Amino acid sequence: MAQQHAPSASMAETFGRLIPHLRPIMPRLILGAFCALLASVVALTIPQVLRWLVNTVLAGDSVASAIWLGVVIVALLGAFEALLVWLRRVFVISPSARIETSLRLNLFRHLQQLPVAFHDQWGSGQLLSRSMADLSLLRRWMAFGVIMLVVSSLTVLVGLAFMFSSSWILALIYVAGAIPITWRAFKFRTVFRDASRLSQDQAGDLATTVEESVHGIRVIKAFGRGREALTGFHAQAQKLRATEIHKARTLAGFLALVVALPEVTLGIGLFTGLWLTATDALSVGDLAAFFATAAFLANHVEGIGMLLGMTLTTKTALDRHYEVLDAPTSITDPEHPRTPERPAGHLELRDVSFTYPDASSPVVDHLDLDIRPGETMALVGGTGCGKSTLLHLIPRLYEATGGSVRLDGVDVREYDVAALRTAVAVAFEDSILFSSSVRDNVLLGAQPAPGQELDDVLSEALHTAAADFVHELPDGVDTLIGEEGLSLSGGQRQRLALARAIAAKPRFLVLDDPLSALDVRTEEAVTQRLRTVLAGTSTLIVAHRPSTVMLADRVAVMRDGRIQDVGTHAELLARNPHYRYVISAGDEPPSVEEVLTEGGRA
Ligand SMILES: Nc1ncnc2c1ncn2[C@@H]1O[C@H](COP(=O)(O)OP(=O)(O)OP(=O)(O)O)[C@@H](O)[C@H]1O
Repeated sequence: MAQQHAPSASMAETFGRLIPHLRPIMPRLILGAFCALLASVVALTIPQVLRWLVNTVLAGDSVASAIWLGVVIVALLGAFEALLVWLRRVFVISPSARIETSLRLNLFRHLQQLPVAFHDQWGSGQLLSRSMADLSLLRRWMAFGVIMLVVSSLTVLVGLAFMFSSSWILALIYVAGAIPITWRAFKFRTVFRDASRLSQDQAGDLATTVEESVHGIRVIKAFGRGREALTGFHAQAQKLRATEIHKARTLAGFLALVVALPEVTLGIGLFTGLWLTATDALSVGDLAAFFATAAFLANHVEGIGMLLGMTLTTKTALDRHYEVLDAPTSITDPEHPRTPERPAGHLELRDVSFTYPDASSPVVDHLDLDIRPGETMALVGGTGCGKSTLLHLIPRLYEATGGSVRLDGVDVREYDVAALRTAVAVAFEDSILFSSSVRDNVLLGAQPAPGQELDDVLSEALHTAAADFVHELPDGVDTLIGEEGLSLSGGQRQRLALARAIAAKPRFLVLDDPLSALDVRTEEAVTQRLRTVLAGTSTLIVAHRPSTVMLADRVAVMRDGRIQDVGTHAELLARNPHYRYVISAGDEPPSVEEVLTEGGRA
């Protein structure tokens, strides 16, 4: 699956977009940062106590009481620091988890609104990793990373002030070590950011592979392709591993400099400090305080390096998040939605065309079709001629790229999208069921008539779709089905999907070959019951078999993206050779040349 990359935004742009989400929790974040900063300042005062203690002891004034006082002060400062660290966690953990949840909700809401064409182009693992792992990274950065980055930077500044107060010469030597680090940080930033982006994208692709192979485990096993699947997965996992190692090496290289340079400058400082002490230019207490402060700062300087890495990883996670969020929801409600004056289920397709975004030629090509109120129209055509695509245009799952789809005289683009999808119910060719009860699956879009109970809608829909088998399931209609529940056969799933469309009681019913997985007897039962249900509902039903066509008042023959002919089954059988061919009911078997020609067209 092609990676979706927006042009890389700057740090300010990416993190700036978080501000509206941060605003409500800002007071708690500031309190958290204040506690963290205070904890660092408290820790920084310990070397100052040390300075006083060393100078007092060396001066020989009331040594015992000075030691006791020093110990008590250091212990109290330590306890206070621990309390502040605990308070920081209390203040920031819950709001950052709240932001993570709210961003996740936003993303999920947006994913629901994005057109089907978007989902055709994105791997499920990419969306999974963007809504899970990337947002967890953000939470950790907000709860810890950003606060500690600010606090560590301020701590280093305050520490430097203390160091300058002890000895400006030693402090200058220490600061000189920061120049190569700053220079190196610029290169590190680009390399690490690119490596982070690559590893997050590769993790998303790996998740897609896991999802696909779990989903298709039966096919993999049945064709004995387990080894190949493993080889493919192994190659992808190795790529990710190599990227992770490259990322870790880049960080380690930078951290080595961040750790080593202050140590080297400290060594030079120690030499200089001892010389200054020996020449009485610096007191022993000042020297001790300087080095205790420098030792304390070493952790923070190293921490800044780590936190810089964390910030860059979070930035790429946020960029990935915004790439999905910025994908346009092209199928939206009009400013002034219209409702039809006489909602009767009259569908008109006028000069309708549709081309898939990544295709060069149209699948639906200047197509015209009229389905009268209450009429059942069968749509018949060779495989791949565009029948399913055409069905998707009615509830605006795909947007027609030309012409107009009108329901009850109103263009579908002028409807409120939710209202349109309530008026049009679809049973797709592949019957998707959710991990939920039979009841919830069937009543997904149920519209009970005034005074009607949902349970009545449920049993009526189940009966019509000949799905009464659900009453034999362990918990009847409350049995959990789908991925986390009971597995159903293809025919059983198809009947539940059909029941779901029937329970929605739409003005216009769209059925994509709804009986293909049923045995002859069940198909007969469903056909009979559907006839009654379809009597008053306008329906467009894709059919491959004469038995399904029997449900229809008229049949439309689709070929090369257009409606080639419309008539009753008998009329078309009599006059249309292509119809005879696709419905497999021709009285003359097609010649080899005809079959080859038709096969080539289809
Ligand atoms: N998401 C997509 N992106 C690009 N092309 C697509 C997409 N879905 C389908 N197509 C192409 O559009 C054409 C029509 O597909 P469609 O599923 O509408 O045919 P169909 O008539 O319903 O076929 P069948 O009877 O086999 O179900 C095919 O050539 C198919 O490859």
